[in-house]
Amino acid sequence: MGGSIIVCKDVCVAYGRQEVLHNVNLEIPRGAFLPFIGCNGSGKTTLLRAILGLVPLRRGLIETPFDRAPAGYVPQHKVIDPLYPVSVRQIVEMGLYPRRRRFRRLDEEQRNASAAALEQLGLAEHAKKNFRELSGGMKQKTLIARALVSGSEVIVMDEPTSELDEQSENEVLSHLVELNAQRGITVLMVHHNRELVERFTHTMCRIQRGNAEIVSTGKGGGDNA
Ligand SMILES: Nc1ncnc2c1ncn2[C@@H]1O[C@H](COP(=O)(O)OP(=O)(O)OP(=O)(O)O)[C@@H](O)[C@H]1O
Repeated sequence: MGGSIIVCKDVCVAYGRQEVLHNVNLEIPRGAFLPFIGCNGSGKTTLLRAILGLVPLRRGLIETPFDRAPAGYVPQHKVIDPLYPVSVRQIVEMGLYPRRRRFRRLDEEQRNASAAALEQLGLAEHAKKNFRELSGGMKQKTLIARALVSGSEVIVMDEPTSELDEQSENEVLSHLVELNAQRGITVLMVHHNRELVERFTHTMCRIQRGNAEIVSTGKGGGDNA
């Protein structure tokens, strides 16, 4: 795939008779920091889920590296509301599953990675708490920490900061930009606040009228896609 890590070719996705994405052709460069922007209902989440292989394509093809290593996925936190008590630390450690031998205890490196992610997101003191007892913002941070420990080369997030206060949102976005710049991790995320993301990058994936294209706004912080 050359310099591209994900390639969409003539992708069409529909729910029943409603065609949400028509003939999307997209090449996402390796190492991109790429917010998905567009109005409500334009198909941002659908495209993200299609890239993850979570919704079937009516036509077309999406090439990804996820058969070798799954993406670190941060869903909208409402998607996860465990019936059984699961601690914040246990949720974060789930991110290690792809690298962990079944039923084996975590090794020291894995325990350190989990502790570092909890620390980075300011969750260390809440590690033993029950996930379902957390506030919305803390749940989001827990799911971001889970994606960080996964060691994936692509992190995919659906509105990862929608319930964070302004300071936490800036911190989390800065952290993701840093991760992208230092480790070359490709970051894809649906985000509603275009003005805010423009402070971090000037390259975005715009979704409108069923099509998607990578656009440059010509301003902002990053220069990585
Ligand atoms: N599981 C589903 N079944 C049927 N229709 C769906 C489903 N998921 C999404 N849709 C429809 O597909 C369209 C695109 O939805 P999608 O959630 O991808 O948009 P979005 O751009 O992420 O929206 P928002 O900004 O409001 O989160 C909408 O009209 C929505 O109603």
